[in-house]
Amino acid sequence: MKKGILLVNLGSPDSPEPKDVKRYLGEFLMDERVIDIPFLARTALVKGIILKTRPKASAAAYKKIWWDEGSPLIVISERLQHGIQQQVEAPVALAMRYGSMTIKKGLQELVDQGVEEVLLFPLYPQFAMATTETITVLAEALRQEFFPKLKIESVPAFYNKPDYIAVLSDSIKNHLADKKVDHLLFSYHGVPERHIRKSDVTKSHCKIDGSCCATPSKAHEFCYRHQCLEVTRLVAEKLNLDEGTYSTSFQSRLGFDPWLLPYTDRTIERLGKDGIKNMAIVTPAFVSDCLETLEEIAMEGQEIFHEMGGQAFTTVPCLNDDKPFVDLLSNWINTWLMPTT
Ligand SMILES: C=CC1=C(C)c2cc3[nH]c(cc4nc(cc5[nH]c(cc1n2)c(C)c5CCC(=O)O)C(CCC(=O)O)=C4C)c(C)c3C=C
Ligand SMILES: [Fe+2]
Ligand SMILES: [Fe+2]
Repeated sequence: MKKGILLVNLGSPDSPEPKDVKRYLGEFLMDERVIDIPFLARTALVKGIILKTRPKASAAAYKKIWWDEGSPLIVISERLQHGIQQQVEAPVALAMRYGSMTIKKGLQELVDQGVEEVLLFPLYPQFAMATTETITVLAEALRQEFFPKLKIESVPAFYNKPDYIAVLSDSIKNHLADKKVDHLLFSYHGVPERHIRKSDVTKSHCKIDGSCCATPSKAHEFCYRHQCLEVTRLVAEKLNLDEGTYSTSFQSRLGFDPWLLPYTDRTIERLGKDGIKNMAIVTPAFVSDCLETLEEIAMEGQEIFHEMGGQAFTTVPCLNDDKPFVDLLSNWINTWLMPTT
């Protein structure tokens, strides 16, 4: 069987203009795994409230970070795709869960090259309904409707793979080598607490308290909070970080539901107030720099820190198309292409 690879990232609007941002946000937020309330309520919330105001504000934020070549997230994902393609003999395609570079087009591109078996690679280290799950569910629905002969295998969340932790830790170490850092904050994209409970396969483990995520459970295979806390723990262990010099927080909340705590903006504020002068921040829920890292963290986060009396605010870039990350993903893909018997 001829094999091919489909890398899938989140997506971006076609341009930072409000009309394109509105179309993109409409598709994104109408996903039942992103805003997980009944269809009519979701439609009323998204179309009746959010899309009336947010596109203008989001477009202004996108304009601040947009590159000449396009959306950073898409340009970086394309560079990653090309880097991997140089190390892998099978065709490597790229798609986005939302926006114009659809998963359907990506699968079609591979099928047109004679591919019969696809490795679907969601570019997310941690599992979430709004990330890995929405990609795999949509790909399967498309397979059934348009590509019934295609075989699709998905790459699960890779948050605790030792080689991933090594690449992430090295990247942090290298970026902070000549910096004085009093506190390193690991900031992950937030999700509503309800998402964690819904993904709990045991239906009883996740209490979202101080201890559930540290107590071994089958639930952790699909627990975003556990997987984020594990990344922090494993990197801290690898880098020999002292207790109290690092912490975890969750960014980008939307709406009034309780989201995972602590929030990143409040944490940055508190660190400044507590007298931390030099902080660094790393964002391991994203493999590619994007609006949430380049604007919300590098611009807004820095401003909050300075307002609270902080001095040096260093952002560690995402792994992007760094050679060690390209090598890592290429190795995993090559292992899939040539399984040892
Ligand atoms: C209910 C809302 C949202 C959930 C749940 C959510 C989960 C989630 N998102 C990412 C990764 C990214 N999100 C990005 C932007 C973004 N996210 C939301 C909302 C939810 N995300 C919105 C409304 C936006 C748009 C921007 C805005 O208006 O503020 C991005 C950046 C995209 C880009 O073009 O650069 C990424 C990446 C993860 C990993 C995640 C769950 C774990
Ligand atoms: Fe998001
Ligand atoms: Fe948990």
